[in-house]
Amino acid sequence: MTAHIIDGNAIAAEVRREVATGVTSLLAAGGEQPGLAVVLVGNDPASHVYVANKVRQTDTVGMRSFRYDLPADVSERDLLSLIGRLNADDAIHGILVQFPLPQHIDSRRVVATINPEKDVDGFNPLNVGRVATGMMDVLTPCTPLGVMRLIRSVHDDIAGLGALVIGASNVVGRPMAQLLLEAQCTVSIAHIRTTDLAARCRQADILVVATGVPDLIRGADVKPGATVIDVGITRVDQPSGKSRLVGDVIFDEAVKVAGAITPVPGGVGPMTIACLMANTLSAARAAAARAVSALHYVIRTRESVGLDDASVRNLYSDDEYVRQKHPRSVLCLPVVKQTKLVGALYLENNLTPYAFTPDRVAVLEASQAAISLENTRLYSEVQRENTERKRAEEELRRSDAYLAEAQRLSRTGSFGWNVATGEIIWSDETFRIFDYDKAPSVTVDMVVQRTHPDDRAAVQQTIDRAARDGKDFSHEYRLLMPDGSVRYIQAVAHATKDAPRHVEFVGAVTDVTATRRAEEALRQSQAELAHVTRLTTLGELTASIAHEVNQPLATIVTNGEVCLRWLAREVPDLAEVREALRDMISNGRRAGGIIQRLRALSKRTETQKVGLDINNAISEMIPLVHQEALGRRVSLRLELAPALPAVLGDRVQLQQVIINLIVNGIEAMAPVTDRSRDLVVRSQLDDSGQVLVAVEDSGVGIDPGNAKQIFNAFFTTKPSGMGMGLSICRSIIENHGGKLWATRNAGPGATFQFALQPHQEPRS
Ligand SMILES: Nc1nc2c(c(=O)[nH]1)N[C@@H](CN(C=O)c1ccc(C(=O)N[C@@H](CCC(=O)O)C(=O)O)cc1)CN2
Repeated sequence: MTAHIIDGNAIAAEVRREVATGVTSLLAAGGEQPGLAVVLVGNDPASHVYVANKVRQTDTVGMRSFRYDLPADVSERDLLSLIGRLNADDAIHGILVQFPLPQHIDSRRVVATINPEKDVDGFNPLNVGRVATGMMDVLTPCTPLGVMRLIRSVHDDIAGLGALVIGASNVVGRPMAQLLLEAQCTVSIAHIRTTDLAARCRQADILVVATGVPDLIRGADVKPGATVIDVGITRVDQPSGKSRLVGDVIFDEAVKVAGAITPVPGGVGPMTIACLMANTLSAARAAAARAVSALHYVIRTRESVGLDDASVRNLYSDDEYVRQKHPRSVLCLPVVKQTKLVGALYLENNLTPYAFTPDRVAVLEASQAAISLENTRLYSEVQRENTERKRAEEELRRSDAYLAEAQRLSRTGSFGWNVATGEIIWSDETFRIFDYDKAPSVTVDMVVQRTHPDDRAAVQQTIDRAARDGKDFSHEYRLLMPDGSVRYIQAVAHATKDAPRHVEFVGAVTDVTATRRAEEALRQSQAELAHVTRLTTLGELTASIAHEVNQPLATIVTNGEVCLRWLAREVPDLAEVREALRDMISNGRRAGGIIQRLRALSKRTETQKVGLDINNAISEMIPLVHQEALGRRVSLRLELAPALPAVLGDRVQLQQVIINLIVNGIEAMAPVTDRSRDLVVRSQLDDSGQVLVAVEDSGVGIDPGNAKQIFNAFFTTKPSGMGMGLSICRSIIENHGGKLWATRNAGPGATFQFALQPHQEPRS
């Protein structure tokens, strides 16, 4: 009688069919497609074949396979890091690292790293321990699992049978013994060093041989009728040069004694991969079971879960909550905001199934969608506002920078002053102008302190008035800087009122020091030039003036001689002498007056404006030009209006203008031979109340082509003239706030005239 040959290939196919069905049910129950990751390190040819088979069978049963081929020299760290990533990947339910691994990799560390829940090889110490403690609903090593299935194919019940496992490896022998023990066999473990191995074998109802030693067990070692499972697979070379697979049992002998026996190949081997498929399905189911909570499922997948009748067994039946509360209808929806899951909406009804009709679900989903849309709109609005705000801030920052630069360049700072609160804000440039370190608060006192002592009272007055009246103000004053230098400041401010007593000033302070210094320098130059031109004019008049002085001196001398003669008479004529002496004094005074005026004109003095009688100023100049006019046969006439108001002016400067206009007039008449040479100096009050002085001649007049240039500096029609006279006259008059101009007469000649405001005496 020969033994029943257990067909591993057929049973493995059966297992695969069962797995495929299980996968379909899992998917139908809302579970995820099981995924198996197979990691192959190196180039072992047999391992390549096994891995290829594993991948192929995984796909065949409807599961997903993920294959990772690593080089033989991959570091243990990289391998462990890959396992870490696979552990974390929800799409992968089973992880398998093909053995053997290269020497440099610690296999124990590798199996220990695999997540026990994904350890479809069952090699992780936690799973090994669970099996050893009789926990059978855990992942169990594939080969022993396959062996048990083969045994069960020939035994309905093996409880009480004697089982001998030869080989104590972690992969087969030890877990094999645990499974047989769990099936209530009387289990012994032997190995190749066991002394009475044959005798022990002969007692075993079930003999599992897993030593890797070909032909270790002979037919005589087998208990008649026993079930022999040959796990060993060794490729041995044949004398023909070919190789063949052999097991640990001499099949041809044992098949004659045993009740049932597995062949090699075609026995245990195929079961290993089939059980790997079964383990992967178990792992996926366990994962689904862990996610049995509808809430967890929704959170993980962001998909809605609806249970029309939760009392009917479903994917979530094992959920602790469902088991305790027995809801009839359940609806759970994800709450998503900006593509992020922010929560879940869980609704249940404990009274009736089908409580959540598709209409109601649609409304809820629509509300959720509406909320999401609204959130999206709000979010994009906030984004847009943020972008706009950032752009506005950037523009503001840039414009602030431009303003600061412009303030620096123009030396103009800005300020704000809230009168009620006393708060003052200065720009950086204002701090620079006042030479204070930047400070969070500014006070009026800081302004007053920095003001030049001579200007302080006026500045304080301006500030007080501004605070009281709340009106715009403009004030120029000086600062006395810490280094003793003086700065000229022009402050202007505009008042804004948003309530009767709430006045705020916005203003600017400009450092006008450079301008004031330039103006001063210009004034100095003009004064010097005026002085030079004055001397030049007087120089031109030297002969006439000398004659004018000489005349009274000659008269004095003549009178002196006459006096001497009258005194030398026997009876001196004292009355005549007295008369002559009076005449001498008068002439002496006349000459002295001319000299005095000459000295005044030739002196270089600072401008001194006083209230003066313009007629008097004109009259004083006549003696200086009188002789010149006579010499040039010019009739000089004065038409001075009486009782003119005084003008505010510098006597010397105004007399310079008068003498200049007279000399110009005399010179303009030099070429005139066909008519009288008349020069009239006139003063009057014009219609607008201004004091007008006009010098009218009957000379050659003004060439229309030159009319616009005659007051320009360096313009002259005289061959030896410097061309500064009229230009300086105009600037003198303008410095007095007046106006100088020239007109052509209706008849021959021209009239040069200037107008000055009458002097208002300050009220005491
Ligand atoms: N990580 C693992 N590595 C290895 C295991 C394992 O279970 N997990 N077992 C063996 C190799 N192995 C599966 O990986 C395996 C061995 C043999 C067979 C098989 O079908 N054998 C056939 C003969 C095949 C042939 O012609 O070579 C048979 O016995 O009929 C499948 C899988 C070591 N590594």
